Amino acid sequence: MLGLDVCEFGGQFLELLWLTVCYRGIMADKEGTAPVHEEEDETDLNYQAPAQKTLQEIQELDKDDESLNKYKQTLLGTGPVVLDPSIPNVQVTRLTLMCVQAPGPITMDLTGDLEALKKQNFTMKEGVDYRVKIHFKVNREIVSGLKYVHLTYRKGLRDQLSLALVLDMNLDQLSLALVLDTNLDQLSLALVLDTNLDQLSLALVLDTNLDQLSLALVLDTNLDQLSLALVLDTNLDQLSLALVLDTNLDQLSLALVLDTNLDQLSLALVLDTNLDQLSLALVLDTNLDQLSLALVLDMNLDQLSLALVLDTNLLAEFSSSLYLTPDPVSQGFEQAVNPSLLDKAVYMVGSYGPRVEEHEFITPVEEAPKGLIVRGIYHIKSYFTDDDKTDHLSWEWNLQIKKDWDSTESCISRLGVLSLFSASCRHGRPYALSHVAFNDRHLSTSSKIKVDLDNSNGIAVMKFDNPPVNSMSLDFLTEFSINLEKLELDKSCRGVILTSAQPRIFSAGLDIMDMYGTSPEHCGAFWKAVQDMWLKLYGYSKITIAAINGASPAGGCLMALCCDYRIMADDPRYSIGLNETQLGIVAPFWFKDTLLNTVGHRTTELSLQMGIMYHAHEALKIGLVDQLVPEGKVLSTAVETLGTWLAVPGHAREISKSMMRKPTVDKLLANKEADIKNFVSFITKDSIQKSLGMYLAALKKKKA
Ligand SMILES: CC/C=C\C/C=C\C/C=C\CC/C=C/CC(=O)SCCNC(=O)CCNC(=O)[C@H](O)C(C)(C)COP(=O)(O)OP(=O)(O)OC[C@H]1O[C@@H](n2cnc3c(N)ncnc32)[C@H](O)[C@@H]1OP(=O)(O)O
Repeated sequence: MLGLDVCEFGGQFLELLWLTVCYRGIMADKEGTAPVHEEEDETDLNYQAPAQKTLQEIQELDKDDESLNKYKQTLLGTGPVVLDPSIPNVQVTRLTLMCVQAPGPITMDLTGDLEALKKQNFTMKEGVDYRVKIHFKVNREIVSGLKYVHLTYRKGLRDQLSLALVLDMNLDQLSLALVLDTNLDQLSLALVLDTNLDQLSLALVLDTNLDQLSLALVLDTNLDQLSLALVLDTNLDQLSLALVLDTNLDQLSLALVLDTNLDQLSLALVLDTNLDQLSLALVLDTNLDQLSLALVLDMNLDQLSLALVLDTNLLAEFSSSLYLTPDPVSQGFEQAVNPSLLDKAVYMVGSYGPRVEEHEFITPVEEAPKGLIVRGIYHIKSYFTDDDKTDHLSWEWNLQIKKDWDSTESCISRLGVLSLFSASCRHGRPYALSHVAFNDRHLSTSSKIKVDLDNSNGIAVMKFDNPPVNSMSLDFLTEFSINLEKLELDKSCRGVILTSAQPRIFSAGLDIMDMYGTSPEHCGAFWKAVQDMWLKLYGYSKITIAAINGASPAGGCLMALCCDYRIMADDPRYSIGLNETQLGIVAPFWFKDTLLNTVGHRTTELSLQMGIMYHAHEALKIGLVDQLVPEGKVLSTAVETLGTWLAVPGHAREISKSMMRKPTVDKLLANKEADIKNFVSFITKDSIQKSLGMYLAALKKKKA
């Protein structure tokens, strides 16, 4: 692709590696506020950064080497894209929590009011896998050693709540000791009651942590002797216990009710003895957001009454000073000031050059914490920094771990939308996607596309089901891109097969009705959805195979061309090709590039000018498809083929794919807006609308 032989390429690759090492030393932008201080966990190896070079200096290196220059362009961009020095070199624009199971996108806009973010809670279901994606722009100079740092605090958490109450009375002796100790990991309650009005003793020990609940109750009375001991141990998936004890040797009553499930622990203890009257009632209720304890004691041997009510909101914001300080990054802050720092994560983002489009960085998969105790609000401080500790952006936000997601609607409206799909939302189109359940085998029942992921082999089959001809409308394209994105994030999915649920038609291409007689705004939104579909599919990291089981004109052909491998039904009725000129329209440059990259220059020239639709055998001959099989075997062959592709080491295949396709993808990325404008002005022209109208009429006439 680069016109290099293997040795030459190897040599240049080494050279680039060397350059990359040099770039690490390149001075990062000095703008921004106070430098971010982080505790340096790494051992200082006395590393001396190489002499710093500017972007221009690097671009000057070996500038006569055309191949190297092309490669440098891909790596570093073409040069400064924003000259205005008042605009920061690095601009962090948004953070997305990517989670396959989420009912909607979870995105925070970092270009707006960061103060408002501090008050917002982003909800995540406990136990789900997620990744963090950060979009950022580099405007002028290469920035090296970018890092994303993520400090997580338990919001408003008290490390410990302890209460000890000891009561001692010697009007014929009553002693009570109550010890309550709770922190996030543990709740312990010990209650000892002792009265020697002819002897009554009660000991209650309750101990619960995430995995285990233990309860021991010992009751002893020797008013003609009654003893009770109860020990209970459960692993917290639901426990209920009720104990009622009644002895009428001068009357003793005891009722104990204990109820606990994952969300709630309730304990009620009522004790009643009328040997000159003793009453005790203890109510304990904790659901981890809240701990309530009420103890009422009543004695009338010369009268003693005690009532204790304790109510504490374990997760409330006690005081902002507990976790917010004027200088959150000052030395030792995490340990000294904030005892509830739970986690510090540092992600190496890398070195980036300026370019028009945003860069994106995605963290490895993490698992959200799970369980009764960990549910609640976490306060997160995020820093986007670099080797020089320049503070490109720091912001704070809250993540609320809940037993379940918030409803889809609130999730989407509260948190904003994922950029990829923003066009359809901006234009007021709701997602056509129903809730996607990624569990087990069955994946989604969205209205126009059926997705079936087989967890045994990691192969997902996406079946287009948009009758009559699987035309790609705005809704279809949006749904397609969402499904594709979800599968890309789903680590159990290893490859995707595209095929049709409609007989004889793979896809009739773009929906002409979205381009004919619609407003310029609609055309713009539609074209953006076409671009996003192409960008996602052509640049897809996982393996894609088109199982072409029917006719595949224009956009249908484009979709198949985006895949890594094409298997077509061996049937003379089916044809495939970019036939745009037959409609009086022109395939844009990225359609052209996709075909060109597959079948070569001359065939593309013929194909595009003439708008040729190739029958299956011709398509195989020119390399437009890779294999023909009987129609009944198209899908099974695709599954088999995907299996052989999966045998190739994934990272090597992925890098190779990216190496082949990235320049083509980058070309559209750099011209997205202009391409939309161009399309809108072209498609809304009277002459083009007339051509489309005639084409539609011809389709209907053919049918008649
Ligand atoms: C200077 C300029 C430089 C650059 C330009 C800038 C930008 C680029 C500008 C424009 C580029 C736009 C790119 C467009 C790409 C496309 O994909 S355009 C769509 C092309 N598609 C076709 O040509 C396919 C047409 N359809 C067929 O050939 C047949 O329908 C097909 C073989 C698929 C199936 O045949 P059959 O089973 O016999 O079904 P019918 O023909 O009877 O069709 C059933 C109904 O479906 C309607 N229909 C068919 N295709 C489409 C479609 N693509 N969109 C909307 N509707 C479609 C058809 O009219 C029938 O409707 P009816 O039942 O009669 O109401």
